[in-house]
Formats: sequence, structure tokens, C-alpha cells
Amino acid sequence: MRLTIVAVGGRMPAWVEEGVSEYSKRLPRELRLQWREVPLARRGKDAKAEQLCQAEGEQILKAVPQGDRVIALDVKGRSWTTPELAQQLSSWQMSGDNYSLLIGGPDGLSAECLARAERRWSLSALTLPHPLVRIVLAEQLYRAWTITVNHPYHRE
Ligand SMILES: C[S@@+](CC[C@H](N)C(=O)[O-])C[C@H]1O[C@@H](n2cnc3c(N)ncnc32)[C@H](O)[C@@H]1O
Repeated sequence: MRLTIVAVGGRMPAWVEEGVSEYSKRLPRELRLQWREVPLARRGKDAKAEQLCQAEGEQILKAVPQGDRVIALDVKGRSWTTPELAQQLSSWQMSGDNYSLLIGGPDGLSAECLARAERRWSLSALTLPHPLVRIVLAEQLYRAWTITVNHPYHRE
């Protein structure tokens, strides 16, 4: 399975790159994370959040590899416990399909991105800054994978 993460935002601070890389590199070759970054829309003084979100959404959807199934990272989505996420991950792996996970920018994901997604996944009821979402996502995918292979990283 190919897992692509399409995220708004360009060059991230070193602590974000390090966090993402730390967990990404622990994943096995067959579960490598492919990161695709979409630039932030320019936030001029008259910019409206809805237009920015729409412009970023168009770029996000262009960056989704053709035929991928899509999951939107959305605070208002459904949350999974880590063991439930591990089950999801197994079912994604067994489906034979490729998946893209979408992370919005400061103004969130556009309606078109949400409509393209078959699921909305909430990491927590808290709104997290999008750079932090990258790290939490990478760590949770790693954690979920360790459960699927009975690796002792995760403890209930
Ligand atoms: C700063 S948040 C955007 C906040 C925006 N007001 C909204 O309602 O979506 C940036 C992105 O991070 C992701 N995000 C932030 N908190 C999240 C959470 N608790 N669960 C899942 N995704 C989250 C979403 O993809 C969101 O579009």
C-alpha cells in the first residue's frame, strides 16, 4: 500500500522535520509515507479565509495520486483509539488500494476536499496546528503499525 500525506505548508521548522522523520523512518519499506506539500495560499490583507481554503484545496486535490482513496484529517471527524487505528491500517493494507491523508492549512480543508474524502479522521477534540498534526500523524501511524506486527512499542 502506498500512503501519501498531502499537507498544506512549505518548509517546516527543524523540530517538525525531525519529528516526522523520526517516526517515518521507523516504518517498514512496505509502509513508507510519501509526503506531498502544497504551498500556503498568500495571505494578503484582504484575503478571505474561505478563498484561501478553496485555493489550497484545489492544490491538495491535484496532489492526490489518481485513484487513491482519501481520508481527511478533520477536528470534527470521527476519532479512533490507537487499537482501532491499527485495525484500520490493517484493513487499508489488505484492501490493495492506496490512500491519501489530507492535512489542511490554517483555515482548514475546503468543502471539496471534505467531499472527496470517504472518512474524516479526528486526532483529538483539540484543534492542533498543522505542523504538529504531521508529527502526531506520523507517530500514530507508526504506533498503529507496531500493533499490527506485535512490536512492544505500544502498551495498553
Ligand atoms: C489549524 S488546523 C485548521 C483549523 C480550521 N479552523 C479547521 O476548522 O479545520 C489545520 C489542519 O490541521 C488538521 N487538524 C488540526 N487539528 C486536528 C485534529 N484534532 N484532528 C484532525 N486533524 C486536525 C486539519 O487537517 C486542519 O485542516
